[in-house]
Amino acid sequence: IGSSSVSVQEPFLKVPPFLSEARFTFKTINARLKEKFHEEMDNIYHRFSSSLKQYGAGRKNRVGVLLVNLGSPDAPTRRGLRKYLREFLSDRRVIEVPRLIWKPILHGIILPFRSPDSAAKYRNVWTEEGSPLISITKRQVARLQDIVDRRYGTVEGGASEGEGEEGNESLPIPMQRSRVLVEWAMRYGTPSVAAGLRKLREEGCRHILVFPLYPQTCAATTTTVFDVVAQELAREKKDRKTGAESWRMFPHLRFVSGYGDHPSYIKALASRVKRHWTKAGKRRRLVMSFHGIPADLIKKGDAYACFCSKTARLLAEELKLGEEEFDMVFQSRFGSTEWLQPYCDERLEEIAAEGHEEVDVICPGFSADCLETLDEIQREYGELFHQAHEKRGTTGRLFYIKALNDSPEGMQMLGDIVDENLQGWL
Ligand SMILES: C=CC1=C(C)c2cc3[nH]c(cc4nc(cc5[nH]c(cc1n2)c(C)c5CCC(=O)O)C(CCC(=O)O)=C4C)c(C)c3C=C
Ligand SMILES: [Fe+2]
Repeated sequence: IGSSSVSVQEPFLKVPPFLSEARFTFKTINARLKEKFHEEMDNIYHRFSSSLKQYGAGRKNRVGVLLVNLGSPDAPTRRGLRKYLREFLSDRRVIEVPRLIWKPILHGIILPFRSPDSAAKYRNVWTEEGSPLISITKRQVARLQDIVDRRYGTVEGGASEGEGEEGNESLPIPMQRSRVLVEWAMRYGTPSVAAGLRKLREEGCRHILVFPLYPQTCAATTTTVFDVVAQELAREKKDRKTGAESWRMFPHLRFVSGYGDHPSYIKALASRVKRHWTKAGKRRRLVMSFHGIPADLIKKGDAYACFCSKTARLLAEELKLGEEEFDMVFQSRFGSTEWLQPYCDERLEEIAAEGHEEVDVICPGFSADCLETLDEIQREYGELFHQAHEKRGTTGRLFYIKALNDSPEGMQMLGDIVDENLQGWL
């Protein structure tokens, strides 16, 4: 087919030139109007909505992940402990005793007498970076940020001023920001959950995943984190201390409520144990110790003990341990009421009496090493086991297997759970 045979088809209905021009003009006016409208809206927003800055206006939508753990005192001192214990033990999710009875006990007995004792215990584990729980959480956040950056990349958003080339200092430079931003907060002490949520809001995170780092859910762990999330989001007035606006624009919100039976968690724990066995040899007994809660809370409907049993059973299965090769026990008793049993210290004494000279202990209820694992289990119960043997004229040794902390297997697990919970958001 030669080019000469190609003819341009005339339209059946020809638009008269004045109409086509009018259409062009209309289109232009329309576009201009739209542009003007958006400009105006921007102006209106900027002029009248002081809260817009909070939502990261003008930046691409980002996803925030807030890792939350229990929290530590600011310093291992009597004063530091008083402040920390007052906040912690005033939480109705932790102490379910009527306020009228509890307040005089807390202020008259617990705070004056427990604070110096607890401060001494904290000093045993305190490091140059502060409390182990806090420093490990910070490392977990940094590593998780690397993981999500590799998986989800960055977005261009906001601009930094004055960092341009020489002579161009005032030119704004577009900044690359993580698409998924990881922040951290502590349920008691600092930084608070409210501060963490506000930080994510200011960074333009319209989607927020709250991830309490408690493998087993109960009122005193995950539920109380939800309480403070809800309190912050439901706040109707400006925060008096910081001036933070209320949450008029509600974020898309997700919440991890325990992960003690998650396959990645069980795998991570098992690999931690196996690594310990390869390095230090395998003992005939593995004790799995969980933080206890008052026994009567189970009657109130808290399924915490069942969640602990499930973690223990799944870990034993993964490690192919028989019934007689592992124990599930509870530690960190507080007060004089009955807590979940068997108690860790009593069981360790029995194990010594049964003739086991060495024992491995892991704490699958703690995502990071802290006072309860390093001081109570490793130091105090290490000595207790040793002394229980000494009384019998034998030598005993307790091997504490560290928490997952920011280990590669631990971080892989956190990454997997975050991934699962961000489905559909990215
Ligand atoms: C892992 C889950 C936890 C549960 C369940 C829990 C319940 C609970 N705890 C107390 C009292 C205290 N706990 C303390 C320390 C502490 N508790 C957890 C975790 C759980 N608590 C952690 C990770 C820590 C260590 C924090 C750190 O900074 O390293 C303390 C403070 C220390 C002390 O004085 O012993 C108290 C007190 C109660 C009453 C409770 C009830 C359900
Ligand atoms: Fe506790």
